[in-house]
Amino acid sequence: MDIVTAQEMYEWDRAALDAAGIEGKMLMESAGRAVADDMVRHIRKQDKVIVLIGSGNNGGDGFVIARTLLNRGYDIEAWQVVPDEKITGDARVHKEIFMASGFSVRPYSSLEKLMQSFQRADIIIDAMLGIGVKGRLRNPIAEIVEAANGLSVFRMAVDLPSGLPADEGIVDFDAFHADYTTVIAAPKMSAFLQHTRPYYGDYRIVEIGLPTRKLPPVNRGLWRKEDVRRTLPVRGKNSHKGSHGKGVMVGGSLLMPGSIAMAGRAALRSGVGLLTIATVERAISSISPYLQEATFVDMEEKEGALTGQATDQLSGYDGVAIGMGMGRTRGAKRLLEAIVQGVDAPMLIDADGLYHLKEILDVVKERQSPTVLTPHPGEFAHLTGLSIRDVLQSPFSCSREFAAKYGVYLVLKGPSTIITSPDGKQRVDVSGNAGLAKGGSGDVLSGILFAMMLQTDSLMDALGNGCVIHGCTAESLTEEKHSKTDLLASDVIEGLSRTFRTISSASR
Ligand SMILES: NC(=O)C1=CN([C@@H]2O[C@H](COP(=O)(O)OP(=O)(O)OC[C@H]3O[C@@H](n4cnc5c(N)ncnc54)[C@H](OP(=O)(O)O)[C@@H]3O)[C@@H](O)[C@H]2O)[C@@H](O)CC1
Ligand SMILES: Nc1ncnc2c1ncn2[C@@H]1O[C@H](COP(=O)(O)OP(=O)(O)O)[C@@H](O)[C@H]1O
Ligand SMILES: [K+]
Repeated sequence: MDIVTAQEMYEWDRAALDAAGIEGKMLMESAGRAVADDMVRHIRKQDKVIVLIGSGNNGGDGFVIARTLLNRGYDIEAWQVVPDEKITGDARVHKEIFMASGFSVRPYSSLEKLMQSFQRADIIIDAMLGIGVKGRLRNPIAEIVEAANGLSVFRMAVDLPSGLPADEGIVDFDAFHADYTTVIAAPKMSAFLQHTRPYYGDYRIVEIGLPTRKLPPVNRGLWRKEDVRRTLPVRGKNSHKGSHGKGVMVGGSLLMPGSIAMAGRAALRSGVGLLTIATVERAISSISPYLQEATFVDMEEKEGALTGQATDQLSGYDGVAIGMGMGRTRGAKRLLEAIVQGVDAPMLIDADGLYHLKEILDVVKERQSPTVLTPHPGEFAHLTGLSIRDVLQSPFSCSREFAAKYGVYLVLKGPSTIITSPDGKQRVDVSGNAGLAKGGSGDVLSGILFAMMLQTDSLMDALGNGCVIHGCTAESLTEEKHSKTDLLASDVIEGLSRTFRTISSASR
């Protein structure tokens, strides 16, 4: 499922006409009907529904929606919130069909009058503005939105809430606060940003008859359970442990043995063939009870943390994961640099590894084997020198620029996790919930991702699959067994069994 910017959506619209001869008014009819079909799931016959109609094509959709619902006997009051001369093009066509069908529309004259209707309403449908919004809301839409947001009605939006930008990087806006949004054709970027996501409420995407084979490709999409089902490698009947990857994890310290223990256990539960933990000798006895299946190598230590430049013990592996519980000492930094430079294998770098990485990004750039970085927004801000605010406002472009500049795969974690390849492809995982907002979740994710990396040739599939498996495990645990409050990262590790059993018959 593609994720689009406003401009990409307009390009699709044009391709529908140019390549397949689908005229705008046809598309508007099918969009409006698809939205109405979706919205009726939330509307009862006795509900009083107000449809607010604006000047552009979003308003045109509003006329189709209002007509469709009136034809089906719903109690609809349509309000045109802009002067009549503003209704042009396809929207004008659908206004005329609406009127010719025997329905009437109320012209907006004052907020007071509209408020009288609002007071009796159960549901407000916002078809005032869609992807064509520019700048802050102007009156009368601004005052209507403010009034609607203050009411205790069910608010539904068409395509996206009026006033909300479709794209990233815009923070100066006021918007309709929807409880539910029916998104047309493809989710817009703003559905995945922390500062804009809440305005959508729950949302669903409806198909409107765009000619999918003729649309210009978009390099950005959602990665979901069905994608995992499709791409998760089959564990062949005749496979052996070597077929599923031989990995080494470098990290842990005397006072922080838990991170690598969790990452290691998550990797084991995610099917890695052979796992070695490279850590300080004095931490091995506390880590090993959780990782009976793993082997250990002890690394040089200084004051309980990893140090030195020796990497010979780390050769011969299919992949390296580094950073979990490694600490932020100068010794750890030296070791990281030696490994990043000297070990030629796919490498995942997380947590304390990312802290040290900032000063050696040019070394990362020179690596021959793929490098995967898994920062949360704070770690990514540290790596890039941007503020966390900037990262959260424009995570798609910040990720893409960084991944291209340093030739890395980037997993920018959060409620919407954005995965970017060096050549700019992006996948978004929205699975998981706030039960994961706890220390340790990132370690578990690293372990799963590392195991996935070792079991497939497609790194983007591995990363998408690992994120979805992590998030879906948290979801099923909080549906059945745990609350979001008590869920622990270690519960997620044990919950992986069920996810792998059920997510794909291929992995049984
Ligand atoms: N594939 C597609 O593309 C399809 C698109 N479809 C639908 O079309 C929608 C996009 O339609 P669109 O391009 O006409 O833009 P839209 O959001 O209706 O707004 C334009 C109007 O808003 C006004 N306006 C702008 N900023 C404002 C502000 N701050 N405050 C107040 N007013 C402001 C501006 O007025 P002006 O500045 O010109 O006076 C202009 O008249 C899309 O979201 C979807 O619903 C589907 O029907 C089918 C397939
Ligand atoms: N509210 C949330 N909804 C969905 N996923 C979340 C949420 N909060 C955190 N996560 C996920 O939990 C993990 C947290 O990772 P991270 O911040 O590195 O944790 P830590 O370093 O404390 O282990 C990431 O995979 C992130 O996507
Ligand atoms: K809208």
